[in-house]
Amino acid sequence: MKISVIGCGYLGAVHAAAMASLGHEVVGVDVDASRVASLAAGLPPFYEPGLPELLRSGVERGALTFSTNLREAKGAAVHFVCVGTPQRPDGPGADLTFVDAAFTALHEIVAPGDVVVGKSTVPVGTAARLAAELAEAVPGAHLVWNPEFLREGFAVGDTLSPDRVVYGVDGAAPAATEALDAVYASVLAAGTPRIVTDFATAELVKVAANSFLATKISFINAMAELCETAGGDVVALADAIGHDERIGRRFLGAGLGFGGGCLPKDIRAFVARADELGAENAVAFLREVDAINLRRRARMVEVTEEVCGGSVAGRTIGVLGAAFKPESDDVRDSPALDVAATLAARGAHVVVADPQATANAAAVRPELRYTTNALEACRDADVVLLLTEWREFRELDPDDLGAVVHGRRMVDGRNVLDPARWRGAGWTYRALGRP
Ligand SMILES: NC(=O)c1ccc[n+]([C@@H]2O[C@H](COP(=O)([O-])OP(=O)(O)OC[C@H]3O[C@@H](n4cnc5c(N)ncnc54)[C@H](O)[C@@H]3O)[C@@H](O)[C@H]2O)c1
Ligand SMILES: O=c1ccn([C@@H]2O[C@H](COP(=O)(O)OP(=O)(O)O[C@H]3O[C@H](CO)[C@@H](O)[C@H](O)[C@H]3O)[C@@H](O)[C@H]2O)c(=O)[nH]1
Repeated sequence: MKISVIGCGYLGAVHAAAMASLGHEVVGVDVDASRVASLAAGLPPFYEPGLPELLRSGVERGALTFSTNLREAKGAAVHFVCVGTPQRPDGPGADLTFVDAAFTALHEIVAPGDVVVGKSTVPVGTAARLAAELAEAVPGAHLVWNPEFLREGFAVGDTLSPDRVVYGVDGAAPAATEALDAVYASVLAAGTPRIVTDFATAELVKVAANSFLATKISFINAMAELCETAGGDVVALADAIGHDERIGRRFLGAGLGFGGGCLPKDIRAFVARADELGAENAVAFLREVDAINLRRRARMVEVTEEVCGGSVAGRTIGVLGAAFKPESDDVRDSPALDVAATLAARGAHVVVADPQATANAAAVRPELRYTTNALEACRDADVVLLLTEWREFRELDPDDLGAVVHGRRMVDGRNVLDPARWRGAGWTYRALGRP
């Protein structure tokens, strides 16, 4: 089947390459010419494990092409919309500028019978509006809202073997459901659960899932705050409650909290949308989820100051991690970068190490110094902060690192190091939520 993917960022580029690997003829369209040039050459413009191979294979077979010209998408039976929905610059709600522009442009090339599939994360009510506009512009074209649940770092596997697929439909168009079933035929044949529902539910499923995940992280971080005052150990606490299968250990990783291009902006947009709908009380708790999360960053700065004897001014700090999480080069709302920038603003000499994210980090925080090498970042450091738990940072040897620093002081912002091992090697070890 001929398919188009509009918007080839972290979501769309993976989706396009994955759909080509399923045997479809795919054209990816993006307004960013340098991104298109890179993708067309078979080179991902960002770091995502597994994507280089998938992309190269699709491009080399001629099954996957990229263009800045939306007209190339003409003739596709299914058009996936994967453009960004960032936080608005002037408030907590979602910025729908890119979605609206993409749909308006699609009206010019979509034919009756085509199916437009929304994958971007949008406020509830958006799909119904876009469907009405599409029906008016192109009678006989259909809209399905098919939210995406992939995680960066696991995006290829999550796209080809999702936990579930969700179709939001307007109820009157079995042809639309059938077209999407044909696109995902091999995914569905593997037994992937498929939920067909209305537009509003499909939109809400997406933000509900992210809200739940964010709440789980903030719950354990709230427990970390209590552990800090009461003297408990949040890692042991998480292990203990996580053995209860109703709770589960995943997403109980206490530490610096969540960032990225999804969880923070999605919970804020959800609260903003609920307010607009007059249902502000329903998700008011998400404001506290956000607040708990941001307090972790402030606490990390505070602990670093304590370790430095009260002030970081003039201190040399080695920061391990810039990406919002390991296995990604994404620095959108990165807790690590936020903390590094705050410390630099307070007068510290900060050097940040990250295996993949230094270029993106330098673009948004040019005032910091960067390297891809942990030992280099920590040379002569008075204190080392572990802020993104890349495997190479988790596996650092306390003596190897101890040989390059000025003072053996470690603040583990992700609770991934063994305190006994580091203390045994003569380090002052501090963490969030642990004695
Ligand atoms: N990143 C993820 O892991 C992920 C996972 C699930 C859902 N989502 C959702 O998917 C959407 C996209 O997220 P992302 O992280 O890929 O964003 P992104 O910023 O990486 O990519 C968006 C892309 O859309 C392009 N674009 C903007 N306007 C366009 C237009 N009119 N026509 C063509 N291209 C256009 C941009 O140039 C950019 O390349 C968001 O709604 C996000 O919430 C993201
Ligand atoms: O126990 C945990 C787990 C995660 N995090 C942090 O939470 C953030 C988000 O992590 P993760 O959810 O793995 O990354 P994303 O790639 O942003 O994926 C989320 O956001 C996507 C975009 O909406 C969704 O598709 C995914 O299902 C959802 O997991 C990162 O900063 C992590 O460091 C923690 O602090 N503790």
